[in-house]
Amino acid sequence: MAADTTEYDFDLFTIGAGSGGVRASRVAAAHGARVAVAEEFRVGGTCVIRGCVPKKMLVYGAHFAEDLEDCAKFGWEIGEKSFDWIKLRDNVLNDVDRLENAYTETLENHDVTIFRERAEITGGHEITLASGKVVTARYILIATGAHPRMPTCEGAEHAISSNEAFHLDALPKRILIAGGGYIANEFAGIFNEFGSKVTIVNRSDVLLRGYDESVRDRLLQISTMKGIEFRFNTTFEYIRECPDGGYFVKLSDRDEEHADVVMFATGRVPNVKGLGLDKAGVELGERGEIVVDRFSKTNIDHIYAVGDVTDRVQLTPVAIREGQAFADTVFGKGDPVAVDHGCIPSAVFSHPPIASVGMTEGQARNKLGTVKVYQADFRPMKNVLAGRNERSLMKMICDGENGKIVGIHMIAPEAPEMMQAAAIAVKAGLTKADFDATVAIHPTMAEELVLMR
Ligand SMILES: Cc1cc2nc3c(=O)[nH]c(=O)nc-3n(C[C@H](O)[C@H](O)[C@H](O)COP(=O)(O)OP(=O)(O)OC[C@H]3O[C@@H](n4cnc5c(N)ncnc54)[C@H](O)[C@@H]3O)c2cc1C
Ligand SMILES: NC(=O)c1ccc[n+]([C@@H]2O[C@H](COP(=O)([O-])OP(=O)(O)OC[C@H]3O[C@@H](n4cnc5c(N)ncnc54)[C@H](O)[C@@H]3O)[C@@H](O)[C@H]2O)c1
Repeated sequence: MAADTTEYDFDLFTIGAGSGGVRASRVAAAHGARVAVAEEFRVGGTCVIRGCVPKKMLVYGAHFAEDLEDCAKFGWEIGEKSFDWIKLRDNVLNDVDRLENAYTETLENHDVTIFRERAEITGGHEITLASGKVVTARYILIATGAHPRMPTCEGAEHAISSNEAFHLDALPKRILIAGGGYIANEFAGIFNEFGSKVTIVNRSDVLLRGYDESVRDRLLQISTMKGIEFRFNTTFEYIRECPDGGYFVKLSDRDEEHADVVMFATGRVPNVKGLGLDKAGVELGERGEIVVDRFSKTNIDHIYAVGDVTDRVQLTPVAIREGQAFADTVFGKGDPVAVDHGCIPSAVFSHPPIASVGMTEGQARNKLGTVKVYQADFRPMKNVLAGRNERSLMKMICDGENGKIVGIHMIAPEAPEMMQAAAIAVKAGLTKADFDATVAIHPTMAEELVLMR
């Protein structure tokens, strides 16, 4: 193919300054490319502005409820305690502002031009900004992320999504959360710890599809014990405004009830609308995602896509890796880099959290000839002294043929912190014998990993 000798305004135009777009833009610029990025909302994207980061801060805030309850058994006398949602909310939002500035500075320090407006592809190499400005670029990267799926029912417009949950003016006394995935379980834990009456409403009876069944069952059991209510196999018929505040909600199998807030957490849909993809001829998949190859290239040679908009694995570290690999491949001096989407560890920041890597027991049994499962089901020392009747569970799934660990699953305090290290071993293909050969650090919860029988 003849080299493109056309003069463009930029070597790379990135649409979306979220996890994937920021990394790709910064690294491409560091490789010497002239880069511009358009962001229609706030620099940092979902993770920083209204996802992982503020969510984790709320999780920390929520967990104090249990620590304050447990501390008496450890000899601490605390006077009257109260929780101020507005104080936490505003502290979190202030930190988000700080992070947005830090991300902006990083881009500026790499001479990336930032357009704080919406962008649309209007020609082969042409991008039109909301202000009407038209620019051209040799390569275009679509990193527009995803938005919450809002189910349709009468009054669905009264429901909030996770976007609004960070900005509530008051803590709901009663909140109904639709969905059984990451966001539903994380926010159920957060609001429950703050004292809201939380009900999870799910259209099936499966929570956290894709996670190991025993770990999911344990979360359901502990969540129920903590006071979270579950309504399975049901859907919303209507949400109607109540004249005295809040909403009357009717579920398909229940009488009308009252809630202050209804939140939908029913998945996230790739942001592809109004991007000019049809005109550009970019192929979409069945779920509306941009179809890409292993180098994140679309069916159009100079248009790439990374992150949630490609709906491969909707996690920040994955979007970041895809952005990095794209920039190294297209603008770096080395060989093309493809992201390995196998064996990605993940966590659900519920109370307690879940963390997982590799195959579940069910998946391993379907895929492998023989499977060996090791398990530790224990009450963490801190819970014993606190009188908290909450057990942790760790499972190790091994290939029966050679002892290779194919999956680890946990529900335990600090499970995500332990899993990050354990995942390295699983990714590296270590065996149960390698874990057995490692001396425990005592007393920890993580020692269970090398002591499992
Ligand atoms: C509540 C919540 C909690 C989460 N928690 C975690 C977690 O704990 N761990 C984890 O790994 N992942 C978590 N995620 C998922 C994570 O946030 C995403 O996977 C990640 O942000 C995807 O990055 P991205 O670059 O693909 O898109 P995004 O970060 O969403 O960035 C896309 C950007 O593009 C902008 N944009 C869209 N269209 C245009 C346009 N036409 N012009 C200009 N700009 C545009 C958007 O405004 C946005 O800023 C969470 C998500 C949510 C919603
Ligand atoms: N800790 C983390 O890493 C983390 C946290 C939050 C979000 N995320 C990412 O964001 C994505 C979105 O989170 P999520 O919780 O919205 O999605 P999810 O895919 O985890 O769960 C969606 C839930 O909604 C249900 N559902 C789907 N369509 C529905 C409909 N029309 N009506 C009723 N229920 C419906 C599903 O059965 C499922 O239980 C996740 O897939 C994840 O990749 C990650």
